[in-house]
Parts: sequence; structure tokens; C-alpha cells
Amino acid sequence: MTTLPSVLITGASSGIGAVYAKRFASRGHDLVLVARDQARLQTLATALARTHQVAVDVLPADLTIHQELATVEDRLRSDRRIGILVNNAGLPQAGGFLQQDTAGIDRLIGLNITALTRLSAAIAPRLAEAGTGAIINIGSVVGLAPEFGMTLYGATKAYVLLLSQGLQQELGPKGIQIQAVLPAATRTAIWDKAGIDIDTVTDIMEVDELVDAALVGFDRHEPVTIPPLQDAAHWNALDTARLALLGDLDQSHAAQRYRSAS
Ligand SMILES: NC(=O)C1=CN([C@@H]2O[C@H](COP(=O)(O)OP(=O)(O)OC[C@H]3O[C@@H](n4cnc5c(N)ncnc54)[C@H](OP(=O)(O)O)[C@@H]3O)[C@@H](O)[C@H]2O)C=CC1
Ligand SMILES: CC(=O)[C@H](N)C(=O)O
Repeated sequence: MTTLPSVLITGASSGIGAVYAKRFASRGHDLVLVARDQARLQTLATALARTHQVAVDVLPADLTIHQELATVEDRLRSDRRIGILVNNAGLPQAGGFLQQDTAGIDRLIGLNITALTRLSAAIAPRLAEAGTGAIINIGSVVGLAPEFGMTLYGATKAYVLLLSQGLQQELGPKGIQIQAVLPAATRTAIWDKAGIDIDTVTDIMEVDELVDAALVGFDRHEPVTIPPLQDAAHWNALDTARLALLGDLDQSHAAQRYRSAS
């Protein structure tokens, strides 16, 4: 029996989540796999259990349906073996902002924001009490790039980054490791769901390379890991500029440029 924490991975039926499942299984962690496609989850679970001699549970759930989300929250609250949550399930945006309908907006925000937040909130108190554990949130470089024309999706990923950074501040001192992972274009089924022909994407990372790099960042306890970013100095400069901006805020007076001339 393993003494390592179990890992609950959302969106484990394909792409990035399925590779996280393989990697954590190969490290000897028991798993709980969440997604809608029970058959795919079961096939993966059987293969991983056989290959790595770990226990793999399948917990099918549509995380945009509140009752099904609640089942996963209950599992995170009650199963004390689960010490790592990988918030990976996510939907892309098909079309521009004018093409979004209300049901689609609800679904995208429901999965990319609400489910990720509620699952984090479900596990965090138990991890804080234990003084150990980790939450990995999968964001996207699109969350840094309003220029990419995926405004709604990008906004959900900007939320993932800010939530993760806030949780680092709040929960880091309580012993919980928080990592935001920001992939760029990665070869998975998400492109098809976004209505984009993957063959038209010229620079694309293979999913194994993406997850292996993200896990290097995890093992180094990086708060933010951006596998495709070649020079980490760019991220550091952005963060330094952000802190300088905060230091320049005067809450009591408007800046001179906004004061009337009279
Ligand atoms: N691939 C890329 O280029 C990039 C991806 N990302 C992010 O990586 C994460 C994983 O995406 P990726 O692996 O690429 O895409 P995939 O489409 O391959 O995987 C998405 C996963 O989410 C699950 N999922 C979708 N909808 C729901 C739902 N309603 N409830 C529960 N699970 C759901 C899917 O399973 P099922 O259908 O069985 O429910 C699937 O396992 C996402 O958050 C995405 O935004 C970030 C940057 C780049
Ligand atoms: C299809 C996409 O937008 C991709 N998931 C990304 O985040 O780059």
C-alpha cells in the first residue's frame, strides 16, 4: 500500500489530464479520475492499475451540472487519502465573442471557473488542516493575451491565474502547494472542440512534453509554470512591473493627469 497521497484529476479522459494520470501513476500515486466519458476513464484506469500497480477509481461527472459537481466536492472533502487536486478539465471557445450564446457562456464559465473554484474550495480546508497537499490549476497563455481573439476563454484563464496566485498567498503559508500551469498550443482534442483545424496550427507542443515540463515546475515548487516560455526573465519582468504598479497607487488622490485644469 502506498503512503503517497492520492491524486484527483479532472478532465482525465483525454489530452493533458490523461497524461497527468499516467505520470502520477508512474510515480506510484493512487488516482481518482474525473470526466464525463466513463468508458474512456475506465479503459485508462484499468491500464494504469495494471501497469503501475496503483489503485485507480473512476468518478464520472459532468462538472457543469451542479449535482454532479457536488459529488466530486463530497469526495474531495471526505476522502482523506486525496492530497493532490489537478484542476485540468476545461472547455475552449468556438467563435468570437459575438458568436457566444447564453448556454455556451454558462458552460464555459461553469467548467473553467466555477467547477475549478468549487473543487479547490472543497479540498482546501482539509489540506490546510493537514498542513500539506497541492492544487495544480491548468490555465493558459491565452489568459495573458487579449490579442488572441479568444476573449471569453482567455478571461476564464486569467481568472485561473489570479485565483492561483491568491491561493498561493493565502494557503502557501499553511503548507499547501499551489501551481498554475500555463500551456500554449498543445496537441489535444481541444482544438477540434474550438472548431480549429489542428493542422493549421504551425507551432504546437506534444502533450507529453507539456506535462513533463509542468511536473518539473511542480517538483521545483514553482507557483507559475509556463512550459513554452523560453526565457523566464520575461515572466519575472511582468511580475516586477505589476508590483511596481501596486507601489505607485495613491488611494487617497487621483493622479495629476485626471485633475481638472481649473
Ligand atoms: N491543448 C491546448 O492547446 C491547451 C489546453 N489548455 C487547457 O488544458 C486543459 C485540458 O485541455 P486539453 O487536454 O487540451 O483538452 P481535451 O479536450 O483533450 O480535454 C478536456 C478534458 O476535460 C473534460 N471535460 C470537458 N467538459 C467536461 C465537463 N463538463 N465535465 C467534466 N469534464 C469535462 C474532457 O472529458 P469528457 O469529454 O470525457 O468530459 C477531457 O477529459 C483545459 O483546461 C485547457 O483549457 C491550456 C492551454 C493550451
Ligand atoms: C484552443 C485553445 O485556445 C487552447 N486551449 C489554448 O489555451 O491555447
